[in-house]
Amino acid sequence: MTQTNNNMTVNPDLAMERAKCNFNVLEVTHIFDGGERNTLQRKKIEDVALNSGASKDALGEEHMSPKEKYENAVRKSCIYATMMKNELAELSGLESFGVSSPVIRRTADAFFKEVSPFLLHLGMFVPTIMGQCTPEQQSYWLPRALDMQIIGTYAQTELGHGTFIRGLETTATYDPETEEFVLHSPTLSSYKWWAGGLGKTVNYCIVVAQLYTKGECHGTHPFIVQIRDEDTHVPLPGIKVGEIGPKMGFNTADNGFLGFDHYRIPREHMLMKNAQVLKDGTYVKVARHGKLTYGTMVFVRVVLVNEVAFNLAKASTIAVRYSAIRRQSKPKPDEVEPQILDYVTQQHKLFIAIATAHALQLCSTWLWESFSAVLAQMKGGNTDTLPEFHALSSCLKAISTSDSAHLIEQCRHACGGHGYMISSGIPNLYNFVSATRTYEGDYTVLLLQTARFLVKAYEQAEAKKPLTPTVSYLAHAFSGSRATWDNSPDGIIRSFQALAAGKTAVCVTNMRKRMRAGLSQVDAWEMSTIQLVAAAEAHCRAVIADTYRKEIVRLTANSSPNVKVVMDQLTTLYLYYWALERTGDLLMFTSVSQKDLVDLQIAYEELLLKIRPNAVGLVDAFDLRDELLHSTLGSYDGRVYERLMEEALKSPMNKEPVSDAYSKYLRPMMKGKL
Ligand SMILES: CCCCCCCCCCCCCCCCCCCCCCCCC/C=C/C(=O)SCCNC(=O)CCNC(=O)[C@H](O)C(C)(C)COP(=O)(O)OP(=O)(O)OC[C@H]1O[C@@H](n2cnc3c(N)ncnc32)[C@H](O)[C@@H]1OP(=O)(O)O
Ligand SMILES: Cc1cc2nc3c(=O)[nH]c(=O)nc-3n(C[C@H](O)[C@H](O)[C@H](O)COP(=O)(O)OP(=O)(O)OC[C@H]3O[C@@H](n4cnc5c(N)ncnc54)[C@H](O)[C@@H]3O)c2cc1C
Repeated sequence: MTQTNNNMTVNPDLAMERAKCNFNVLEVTHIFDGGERNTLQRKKIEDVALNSGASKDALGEEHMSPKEKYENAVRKSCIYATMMKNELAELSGLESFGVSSPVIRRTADAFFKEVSPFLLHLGMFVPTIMGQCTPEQQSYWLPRALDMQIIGTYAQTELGHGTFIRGLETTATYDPETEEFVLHSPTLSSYKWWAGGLGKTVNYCIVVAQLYTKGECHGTHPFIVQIRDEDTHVPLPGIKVGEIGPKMGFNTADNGFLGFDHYRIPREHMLMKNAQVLKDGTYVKVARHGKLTYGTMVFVRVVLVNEVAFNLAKASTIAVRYSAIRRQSKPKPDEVEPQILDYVTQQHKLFIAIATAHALQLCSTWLWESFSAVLAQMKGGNTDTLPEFHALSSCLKAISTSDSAHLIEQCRHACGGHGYMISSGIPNLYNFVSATRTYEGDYTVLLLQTARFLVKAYEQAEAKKPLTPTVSYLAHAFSGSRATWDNSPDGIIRSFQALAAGKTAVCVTNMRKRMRAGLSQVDAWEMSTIQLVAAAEAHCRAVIADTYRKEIVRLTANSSPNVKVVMDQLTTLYLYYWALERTGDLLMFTSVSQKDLVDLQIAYEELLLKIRPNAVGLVDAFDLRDELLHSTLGSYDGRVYERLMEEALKSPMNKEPVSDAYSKYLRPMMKGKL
């Protein structure tokens, strides 16, 4: 039996869930969006971009050939780009359309089940022009890029090197005679590989290459390089470019390869904000910090924390709504089959996904604000806060992408067999988010960057020197006693900090021991990297827990009582969950007892039951329109079985009653005539 709700036929179980939700859903939407104003602005943008139906496909992307999929993605990117130029820019309150607006980015997801071939243009090409050009260069390139007269990408990774940027092999050798750089790919491994949009879409790209002038190598620098004719789009002489082939996801992003055969570009096409080559070939370093050319990567790492929070919110919306309508098994013979959401194990799978989406969303806003502060200081010539920010953005990128990918997969498990359907929406979310763990700095590699900073901070704490804010807890690492366990939110956060401090101390002690035993500093570091990664992970979990808790307390200060309660339950769930995931570490580094942990497990289970009645309300509060979810299982009305059947019937396989394969292969084989 179905019910109608706002002229929509809604599954009765979902209608019942909504009726029993005891908090104001809109208030939580405002918290997630960062305020009522943002919610209103987001809704306006979504209405303009989505109400016309331009985002919809007649045939699902999944039934198209790779070429059709790509062309369809370009078609819709052009529609969306035009909307951005004409209507959305004004609505998003930005002088230049769209760049860095998460709402514009999110709304684009209604157009693409995978991603837009323009993603790298706005995500990295434009930000690199903004961050790495001199003002004169910017005034030339930025208007053309923002107006999409040129489309670009970011080509740094090569076949042979992605992580180790200093090992890139593409060369840019300055020729003072002609005042040009000669770009060259000396080996197969030096071919650029992976850049999104490079395969077929872009006509320009940022190329990162080893700069040679006056016979000396000055390391990697960014250049802006035209690769295709602006009119015909034909690759220019000296350029070898193409698409790299099918991938787990990102199949509408035409990731490409690129090689140069002594290809010449004007001297002015070196991006010269941080370093310059003068006409006569003299190299001049401008920046105060050697790693400012890595700035676009830092920007994207910050953006990705928000990106994965959003995708996790989508997966949890799908899985929670589906779990409310799905009934399975009969634990009590006299009763109807329960909704699977009533199983505590199901709640254990799903509520942490909701809580993590909140934790990462709030951390992403906080990280963005910290980034803005660091940029403002750097404008004034002060780069002192950059090392701490690099350590912070590295670990938050690593942990947020990894946790989100894991929890999205857990949401798929929670949906049983139907979660494996492409039409559920979860496989595409997983394929997209699992790549974020690798690109823009691999998980392990980035955590080791944070570990470098932690070890240095630990040594400063040991020497009683001042510490920067995110590692100030290390000052307590030398008290000589284990941290006192207490199961209040603040107590658990202090325990997480004690774990991070304890793990860092173990690393430092082991490295010193290994060096005393004769290992070099590099080898002692290498031998300790498993533990260094664990220390950086623990540090990051302490930062997320602390930030999530503080932000929720701040943001709910004026909320209605029930919103305060449910937000507090979610934060506490997050803390209990991670304490229970790390019981071994807590036993090592805090005074927690076996009984404390047994009690904590019971408190956690009771919390799941308290959250249960509000679960659908919590995912409704993410306020994700059906167009953004692309899901048969997660749409607002809960008409799951009807939608699964409708989608199945769209399959081209169902077009004819008997497949050609019958007469070609099956029949001959079955009649013994093959
Ligand atoms: C209008 C059109 C509309 C179209 C419609 C559709 C639109 C759809 C899109 C709409 C968009 C809307 C706009 C929104 C825009 C937002 C976009 C959001 C999504 C973005 C997604 C983009 C997709 C991206 C795809 C992937 C791209 C890539 O992967 S690019 C390549 C990235 N590569 C890497 O990350 C490489 C990783 N490696 C490294 O970073 C480094 O090599 C290393 C850090 C690991 C080591 O470096 P190195 O060897 O040089 O250094 P050392 O280890 O020796 O360290 C020395 C010291 O330096 C310190 N250090 C290192 N790095 C940094 C740093 N970055 N900053 C500061 N300091 C640094 C290091 O800590 C050492 O310090 P100490 O010596 O210890 O003090
Ligand atoms: C979908 C997608 C889109 C991409 N888009 C772009 C793009 O637009 N532009 C671009 O330039 N690049 C792009 N990339 C490339 C991406 O940035 C790299 O793949 C990424 O930085 C990882 O580098 P790698 O592939 O060299 O991995 P590797 O460094 O070879 O990593 C392989 C393994 O070795 C380990 N490892 C490597 N170094 C160390 C170390 N020092 N210590 C311990 N372990 C180590 C890693 O942890 C990993 O497990 C994209 C990649 C993907 C998957």
